[in-house]
Amino acid sequence: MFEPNLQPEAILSPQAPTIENGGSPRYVLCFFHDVLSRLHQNGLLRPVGYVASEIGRNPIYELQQPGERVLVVHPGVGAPLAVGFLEELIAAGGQKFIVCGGCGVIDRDIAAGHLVILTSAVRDEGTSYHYLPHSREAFPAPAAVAALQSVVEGRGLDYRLGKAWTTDAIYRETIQRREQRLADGCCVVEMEASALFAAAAFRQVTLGQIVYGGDLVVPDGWDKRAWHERADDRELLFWLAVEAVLAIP
Ligand SMILES: O=P(O)(O)O[C@H]1O[C@H](CO)[C@@H](O)[C@H]1O
Ligand SMILES: O=c1cc[nH]c(=O)[nH]1
Repeated sequence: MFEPNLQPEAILSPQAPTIENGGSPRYVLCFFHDVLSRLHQNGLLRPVGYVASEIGRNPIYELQQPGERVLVVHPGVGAPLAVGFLEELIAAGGQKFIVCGGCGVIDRDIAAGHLVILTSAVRDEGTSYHYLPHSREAFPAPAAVAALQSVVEGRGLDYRLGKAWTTDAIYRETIQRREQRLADGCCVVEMEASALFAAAAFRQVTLGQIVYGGDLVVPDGWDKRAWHERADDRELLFWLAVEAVLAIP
């Protein structure tokens, strides 16, 4: 990493997207485009705005359920894009965020579909260093972790607390690097958590993340474990995230 980049004010500030009836403090950032499309088709998600990048628009959906308003967005893959969108949603009034996604599994004990509530993430990406001083790990908000735990436990679901290895380079998950991250205490690998944690801490908003065990990343080879096809796990995670974001005080 280069020198720290910690001056509070930047030259370019995030602009709030236009959202029908204004923004909301509560957001679910859901990485599962298939779940979002299905819920949209079923009328459970209604588009009320969008965030945009050069790869197109990501709708901001309003969840169609009674009670406090929850907005739902696909945050884009990879730390820079996900943090850019997070910044814009914070600019639009977002204060409480639950992220749900998938991950690779580096600890063989985690079965496909197993739930992991993240309690920290190793910063093997570049984005977080523009938000927090250099350190090995970034942390979610304790209130978000507690909300996730109470929702998952309330449903009687099996889960574990765990540390993620956040990487920028999905095709550079080497045997050596995996060993290092296991020694760091990581059990899963994904591409956004430490950056989202760092940006949320910098902006003083509450953010936590739940993932489910996907493909197996082990020295004897990669096992896809059909991780993108686990429709039930993916939709379950979405609804857990909705409940949890509403449970954050
Ligand atoms: O299912 P999601 O959360 O996207 O998880 C993982 O999958 C993507 C890589 O294919 C990255 O976004 C990584 O974090
Ligand atoms: O970052 C990721 C996500 C899924 N699977 C991986 O191996 N790495």
